[in-house]
This record gives sequence, structure tokens and C-alpha cells, in this order.
Amino acid sequence: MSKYSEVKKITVSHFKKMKAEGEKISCLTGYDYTSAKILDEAGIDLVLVGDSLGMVMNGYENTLPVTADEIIYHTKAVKRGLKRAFLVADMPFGTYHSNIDDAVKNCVNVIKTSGAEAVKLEGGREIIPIIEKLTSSGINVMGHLGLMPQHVHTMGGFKVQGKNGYDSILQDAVALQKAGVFSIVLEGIIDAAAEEITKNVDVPTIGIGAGKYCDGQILVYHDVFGMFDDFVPKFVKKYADTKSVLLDAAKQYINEVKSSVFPDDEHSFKAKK
Ligand SMILES: Nc1nc(=O)c2c([nH]1)NC[C@@H]1CN(c3ccc(C(=O)N[C@@H](CCC(=O)O)C(=O)O)cc3)CN21
Ligand SMILES: CC(C)C(=O)C(=O)O
Ligand SMILES: [Mg+2]
Repeated sequence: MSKYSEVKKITVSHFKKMKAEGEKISCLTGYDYTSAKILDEAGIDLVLVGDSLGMVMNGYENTLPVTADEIIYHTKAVKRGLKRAFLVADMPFGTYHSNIDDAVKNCVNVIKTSGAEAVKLEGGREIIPIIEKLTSSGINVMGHLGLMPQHVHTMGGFKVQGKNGYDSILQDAVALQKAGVFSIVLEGIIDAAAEEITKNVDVPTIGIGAGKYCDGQILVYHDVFGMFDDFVPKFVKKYADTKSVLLDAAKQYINEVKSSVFPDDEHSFKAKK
């Protein structure tokens, strides 16, 4: 068992130690109180309220329509379900894309109101001035490189990155580290790129579709538990098939209502004798 399972509350200081000790960092996304409680009880190190909530909770085709208020709403719910895990809020598209002042204001608002202990921003060298301002203001920042879903239209879809070279991603990672990020999500890149980046930065890399060399891993809640099947990326491993469990239970409930099996006396209130 990991010595970190004894840790009462994971803070940003634990992640650097974990990387140095070769202790892999376990992360999942979460979007609500009940789910967050399950992840925390299981011993997850970090929960990200991802803008993927636009897709798995709301059925949008991509993450672009998500607003800061929606992230705040879900982050507050997750926060109430966590005791030990470190909580990160994903900054949605458009909230850090016009100028530094607005970006900082939006990030400060998320930290102030949601209970998140860090924000995550997609991007490399082009957002360094924003990240420097945030980290120097006391806000933990998580970077995000490689397949950046907020760039879906310029990428022409959710496309794996780094196949034709990854020097630019490596340079971005080094710049993010210099700007003070406490970790970097590497999404949808070939494993050799993730290996090289992980070796060349001293902040932990958290992979999703980035292979085994990252310092930690993250997946989307609904993917891990087999709830979401609009699409299943190659990197997703299903650890449960809860959709079929829920589907069977729902069918049984419907049958029992239709056939007046439910409710029985055990689930009904009676007059006093
Ligand atoms: N449910 C869910 N899981 C995710 O991992 C996820 C989201 N939603 N929403 C936001 C982004 C979008 N993501 C995605 C979505 C699709 C692929 C995908 O289909 N990739 C292809 C390879 C594409 C290529 O480069 O040719 C694959 O086969 O995995 C990858 C990442 C990851 N994120
Ligand atoms: C998958 C993670 C890294 C993410 O950005 C999200 O869930 O939105
Ligand atoms: Mg995201």
C-alpha cells in the first residue's frame, strides 16, 4: 500500500514528492457530490472538474459551450464530496482568451467561489504571461498540452498530436514549468513524446492517451465506469460496465411498476393500528 494513503489531505506539495519518489499520481474527473464521495473514499489523489462535463453531463458535441458558471456549479458540488483529494477546476473556452486582466479575473473568481485548489488552462507559450500572473498571485495552475479539446476546430477534430515531431510540445512544457505550473496534463500524444517531456520537466506529467511514462494518469469518470458510449477513445479502459447495470435496473423498475409489483407493503406507509 502507498504511504500516501495515510495522508489526510493531498496538497500541491505532495505531487512533486510523488514524482521524485516514482509514486504514480491517480486522477479522475468528477462532476457531482455523490460521485466525488466515491472517488475520495476509493483514495483518488486528484479530482478534476473538467470542461468535458459539457459532453458527458450535457450532451454537447465538444467542450466549447461550457461556461465558468457551470464549472463553478459542478466544482462546488464536488468539493462537498471530497475530504482527501486535491481539487482542480478546468477553465472553459473563452474565459482566458481575450486578455490577461480578464483571464486573471475569471480564474480568481473560480478559485474564490468554487472551492477548487487549482485551475487548469489549455495552452503553451502563448499563455505564459497569464500563468505567471496567476502563480505569482497565489493560484495553483495545472497546464494542459498535446490534444487540447478547446482547439477542436483548428485541429480538425480530436486528433492525436506529436506524430510528426514533438519539439514544440516539449518547449511548451519547459515554458509552463518555468512559469510555475505544479503539473501538466499531456493529452492525446504518442508515448515517446510523453516520455521525453516527463524526463525533461520536474513537475509531474498527468497523461490521458499519452502512454505509460507519465507521472500520473487521468481519465473521464463516465468512461472509466462505462457510462458513456457516444464515442470511446482508444486510450479509455473501462473498469466497470455501469451502463448495463443501470439499464437492467431501470428495466426491472419499469416492469415492476407496470405489473404493480412495486411498491409492495415493505415500501409503503400504513395507518397506526
Ligand atoms: N467522454 C469523454 N472522454 C474523453 O476522454 C474526453 C471527452 N469526453 N471530452 C473532451 C475530450 C475529447 N477527447 C477525445 C475524444 C475523442 C478522441 C478520439 O476519438 N481519438 C481517436 C484518434 C484520433 C486520431 O488522431 O486519429 C482514437 O481512436 O482514440 C480522443 C480524445 C478526450 N476528452
Ligand atoms: C480529460 C481532462 C484532462 C480534461 O481536460 C477534461 O475532462 O475536461
Ligand atoms: Mg478539459
